[in-house]
Amino acid sequence: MPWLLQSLPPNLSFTHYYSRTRSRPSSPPAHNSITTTTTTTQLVVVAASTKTINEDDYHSTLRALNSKGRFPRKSLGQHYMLNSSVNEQLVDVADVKEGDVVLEIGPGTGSLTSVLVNAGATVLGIEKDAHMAALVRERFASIDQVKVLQEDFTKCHIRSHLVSLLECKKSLDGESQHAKVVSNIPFNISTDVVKLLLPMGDIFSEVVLLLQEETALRWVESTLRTSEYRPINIFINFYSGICNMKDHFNAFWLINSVPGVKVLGLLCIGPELVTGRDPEYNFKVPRWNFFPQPNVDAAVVTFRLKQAADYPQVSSIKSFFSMVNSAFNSKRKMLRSTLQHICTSLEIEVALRNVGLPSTSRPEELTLDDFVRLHNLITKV
Ligand SMILES: C[S@@+](CC[C@H](N)C(=O)[O-])C[C@H]1O[C@@H](n2cnc3c(N)ncnc32)[C@H](O)[C@@H]1O
Repeated sequence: MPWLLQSLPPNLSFTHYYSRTRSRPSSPPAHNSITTTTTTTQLVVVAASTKTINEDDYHSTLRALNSKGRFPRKSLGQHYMLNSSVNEQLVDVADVKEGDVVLEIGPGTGSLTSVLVNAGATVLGIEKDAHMAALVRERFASIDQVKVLQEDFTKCHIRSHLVSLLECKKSLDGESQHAKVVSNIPFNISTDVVKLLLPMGDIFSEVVLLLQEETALRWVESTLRTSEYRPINIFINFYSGICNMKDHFNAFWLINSVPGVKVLGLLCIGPELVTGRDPEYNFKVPRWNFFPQPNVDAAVVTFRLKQAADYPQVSSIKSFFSMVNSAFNSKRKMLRSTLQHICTSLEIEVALRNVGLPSTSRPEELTLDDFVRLHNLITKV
């Protein structure tokens, strides 16, 4: 039974849709052929030009799912990556090297896991779906570098899992290191994932995620006075975005000091403040790279995590974010009215003027830095 293939719409290289009936696909389709079925079909696939998707990637994904009698579950955001070159780019963006420890949320069939392992990483996979966890465990059974836990990432004790893995690596290699996160996550847990991971700069150096493109743009591009500017932007900028002090050697020159003797001169301009653009939008991943195809495109974003010493100086992080959330709860209202549970509106006006802002400011007019200064002034009152 049950793969029903239809001819490819001219503008699509790969697409699919779910039918309303309930049974499972048992064998993968051959590209560009038409198979019909007499039984009811859960999954209807419209396939497939090989212009953009490698046939092996496509078939191996379907084979893996069929081996467990699985069909993708929407509730788990199961849109599997069909394009191994996207997985390779993800791993490149994270600069995964021999000996790195990588957390992968939702390994699914293990296609990204395999690229991570080939790059020399030790991978901890956290997979919620018991069948997919079993599948990926079997796939990498002979490889010590891969450990898979069947857990819901949003509920698991990720810190303790990682700390013990990093300690174990340290006792073997004698070196302490930070782990990285490289994952194609279900779009519906993106905010939870970012909120959990970004404050863990003591464990992770960078987090590279495949996100819904719209979310990626909102988190990367949002600016003051736009409707996309939210507490999550303040949160992301609080915990990620690294400033490096680097010595920069900017010019060489040759001096003819003594006739016939050339001296190589070096002009040292540094140290210089180099600020990486964070979070960084790396590249777009069109929807047809996934199986089943989602209704939206995706994009890869990198977050470089700060160490606690580099966080903005606030007296209490908890009270800082509670203030930011209160400010945005009534986005259209002025701060002098929304923050009155902290101090009087007169005190808020004075604090805003001290920060260099009008006393009538609304939350979307404040940068992270402004919020930090405002917080420190009004919580001192
Ligand atoms: C978008 S798919 C990606 C699968 C695979 N990494 C790939 O690139 O093909 C998301 C994966 O996350 C798993 N998943 C969904 N919710 C999860 C959660 N809360 N915790 C851990 N894994 C989850 C799904 O079962 C699925 O395997």
